[in-house]
Amino acid sequence: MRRQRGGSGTLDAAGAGPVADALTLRGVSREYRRGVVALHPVDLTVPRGRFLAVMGPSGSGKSTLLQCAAGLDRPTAGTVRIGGTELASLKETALTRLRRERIGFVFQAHNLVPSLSVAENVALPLLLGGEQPDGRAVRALAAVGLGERGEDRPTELSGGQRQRVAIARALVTEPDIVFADEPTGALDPATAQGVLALLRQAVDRGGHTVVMVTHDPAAAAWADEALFLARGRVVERLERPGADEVSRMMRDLGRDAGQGAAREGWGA
Ligand SMILES: Nc1ncnc2c1ncn2[C@@H]1O[C@H](COP(=O)(O)OP(=O)(O)OP(=O)(O)O)[C@@H](O)[C@H]1O
Repeated sequence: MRRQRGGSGTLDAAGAGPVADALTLRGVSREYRRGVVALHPVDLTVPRGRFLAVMGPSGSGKSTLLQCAAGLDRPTAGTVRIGGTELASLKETALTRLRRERIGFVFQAHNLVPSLSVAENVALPLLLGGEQPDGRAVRALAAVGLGERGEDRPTELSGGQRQRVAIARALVTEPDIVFADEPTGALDPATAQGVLALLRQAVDRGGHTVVMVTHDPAAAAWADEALFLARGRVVERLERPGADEVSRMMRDLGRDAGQGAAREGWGA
């Protein structure tokens, strides 16, 4: 069932009850070793139908946040909910299933299986869950403008086209949320724009929810909101971020991070 766009308190399509937000973090922290705190307690709600960019200097905790939010890593403290389901309550097999069925992933390296056709790659999350694609893979491919390329192998596609296939694969299960980690990091600016436009379209037309980690202010400008991390803390949030504003923010945070590292005796 396609749920209506909206945040907490939105009624589902049947009017039966409130629809849970796509993602909720409450007091989520991650300490890798005693004293090495990559993420201080974070509270974050991402309503359905939102495109959030996560930014920050290198080492600020972006990947840690994404890994905890996506159930790829267990936080040291706090709770993570995907579409209302608390991840800590799930055993490993149930968590694996939730990741496959209710989360879409897009990575910088698209991670397509070279021995499978493009259409088979897109259908993979359904097949692994024991479902028949029933035309869903074909429709997802058409939605990213590659309806004619289903029989090709990933190696026959350009980098941008492969990333489009990765987006189709991420969306094919109609997940609660898509996590994209530097999805345009390996692409030239023009190709990157096409991929970002697709993510934007998935949110605006498909009602999907996207959380994207990026270093690129131009990429963040496609999001509804940019969230900035520094030294494992959320330090700023910008609604409808502009690329210039984001660049300035990143410069300031980079400067602060450098000064902090010097104070604590890191670096050269
Ligand atoms: N497995 C780990 N064990 C110990 N420390 C880790 C581990 N992974 C990350 N860290 C540390 O946690 C902090 C945050 O790392 P993280 O990878 O989340 O940052 P990031 O913002 O994603 O960085 P980048 O932009 O360079 O990818 C860093 O200080 C890093 O060294």
